[in-house]
Amino acid sequence: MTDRILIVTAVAAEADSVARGLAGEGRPDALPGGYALRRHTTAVPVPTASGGPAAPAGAPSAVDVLVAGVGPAAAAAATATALARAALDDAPYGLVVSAGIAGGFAPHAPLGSVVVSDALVAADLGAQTPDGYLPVEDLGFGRSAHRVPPALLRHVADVLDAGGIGPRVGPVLTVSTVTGTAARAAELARRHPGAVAEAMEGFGVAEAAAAHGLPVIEIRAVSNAVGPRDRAAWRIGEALAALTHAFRLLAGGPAPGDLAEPAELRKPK
Ligand SMILES: O=C(O)c1cccc(C(=O)CC[C@H]2O[C@@H](n3cnc4c(=O)[nH]cnc43)[C@H](O)[C@@H]2O)c1
Repeated sequence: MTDRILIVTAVAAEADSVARGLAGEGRPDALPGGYALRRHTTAVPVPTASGGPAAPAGAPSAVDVLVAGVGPAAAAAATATALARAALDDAPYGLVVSAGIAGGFAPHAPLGSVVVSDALVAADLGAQTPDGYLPVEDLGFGRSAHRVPPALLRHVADVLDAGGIGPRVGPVLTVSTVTGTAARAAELARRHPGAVAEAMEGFGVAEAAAAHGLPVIEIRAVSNAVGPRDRAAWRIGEALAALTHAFRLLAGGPAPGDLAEPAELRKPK
């Protein structure tokens, strides 16, 4: 199993927030198609699908952060490009992470909370019928969910928990249209019991990862509630700071001074 990890975000602000949680500045690289990738090295072993480290203790791990664009199609195209390039370079990834900000489903995921997927679910990949919505599986082709390997999920949730974040674990929905009404939010919650958040890229990232036989997980910070559109109420800054905090914990580094969390939650340097 390789120790390389690919983190996929939609926009540069999300990539910067993730990168702030990793060691160093990262080395910029451009992929075919013009996708922006930053290559980081961390001394912390990257977890595998089994939850254990891929590399021996002390061995450096490569963590690359990709800006893919907004939506599942852009995410799939960019992720597939990065994975294909790595495979052709004989330096394949071992794990793919979809990361960024998200809308949180009440009451599970309030503003500023961090969500971790147990499944990455395409919530609008199917057909609307007079009898209701049918996912693609019911139409006889394709799939609309990718499950996260339980040991990987446990590892990520445990690290965040130990760091005082208390992640909200459940299905993270991928939508092509941001939910903007209470009725749509209620419909999604009814169709996907326990869903913690919606965003626009996870399932696309997961499709590309699955094509390369790789495990995938989605880690996001909640910037807004899923429901009636109120852009003024989005707390993007707080969510981006929470994202940095989460990735700093996962990378094993010290807690960020700029988050001013209680000293007892800080990890020793
Ligand atoms: O305006 C900014 O400064 C800014 C900084 C970082 C990110 C953004 C975005 O607009 C990112 C769009 C991205 O966010 C996800 N997202 C967030 N909330 C929701 C939601 O309620 N429903 C669906 N997606 C959401 C999504 O993955 C987008 O790609 C702006």
